[in-house]
Amino acid sequence: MSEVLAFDHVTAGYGNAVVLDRLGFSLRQGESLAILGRNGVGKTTLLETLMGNTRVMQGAVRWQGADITRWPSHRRVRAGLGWVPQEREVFPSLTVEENLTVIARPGGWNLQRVYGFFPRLRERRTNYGNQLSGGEQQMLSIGRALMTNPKLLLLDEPMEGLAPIIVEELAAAIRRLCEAEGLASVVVEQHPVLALEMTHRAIVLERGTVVHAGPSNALAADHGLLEGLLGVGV
Ligand SMILES: Nc1ncnc2c1ncn2[C@@H]1O[C@H](COP(=O)(O)OP(=O)(O)OP(=O)(O)O)[C@@H](O)[C@H]1O
Repeated sequence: MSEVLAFDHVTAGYGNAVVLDRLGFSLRQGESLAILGRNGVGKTTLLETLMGNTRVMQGAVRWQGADITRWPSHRRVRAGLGWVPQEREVFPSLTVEENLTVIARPGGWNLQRVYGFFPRLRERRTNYGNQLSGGEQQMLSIGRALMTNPKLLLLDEPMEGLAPIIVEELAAAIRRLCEAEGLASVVVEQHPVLALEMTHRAIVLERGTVVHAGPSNALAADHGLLEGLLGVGV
C-alpha cells in the first residue's frame, strides 16, 4: 500500500502559539488512523492543520505526493479531503436534502448513494437541519462530506454526545466506509476503546507530538500501555 498522507516534522499553531511540535506520521491508501491523547494535546489542531486552518511554522504536509502545506482549505477539499467537523456544521435552515446537494461535487457519491448508506437521512430528507437529533445531524455531517467525494475522511469526535445505540450504528457505518468503500480516515475520538475498534492504526499525542504509533488492535490489547499513555482504566 502506498503512502497518501504525511506530516513531516510539522510545527503549527495559532498566531505565535505553538501547538503541534515537529509532529510526524503517515497514512497509507485505505487506512484508518485514530488520533488519541488527553485533553488539549493538539488532536483537533492536527485536523485543522490538515484542512489548512492553522499557521504552519515548520515542516510539510503532503497529500498524494503534493506538498499541500500552503494550500487553502477549499483546494484541499477539491483534492479529496472530506471534513466532518466537531460542531457538525449542518445548515439549520436548509432541509436534509438541501444540506447534501448544496456542497455536492461530481463523483461516485451522490444523493441516492448517501441515502442508501444512511436510510435515516432519506426518511428525514424534508426536515430542516435544526429538526434533527444529534445522531441524525452527525449522519448528515458525514453525508455532506461524502457528497464532496473525498478520498480521506477527517472525523473530529464524531460520537460526542450521542446515545450508545447511535454510537454503535455510526461506528459500524464509519468502519464500512473504510472497509467496503476503501476510504481512508483520520478519527479524533475521546473514547479510546471505540476509536481503536474503528481503526487500523493509532497515534497518541502528548504536548503536540507523537509519543506512540502502532496497530490499533495491539494498543487495545495492552491495557497497561493504554492506561500509561492516556490515563484511562480500560
Ligand atoms: N483557535 C485557537 N486559537 C488559539 N489557541 C487554540 C485554538 N484552538 C485550540 N487552541 C489551543 O491549542 C491547544 C490544543 O487544543 P486542541 O483543541 O487541538 O486539543 P485537543 O487535543 O483536540 O483537545 P480536546 O481533547 O480537549 O478537544 C490548547 O491549548 C488550546 O487552548
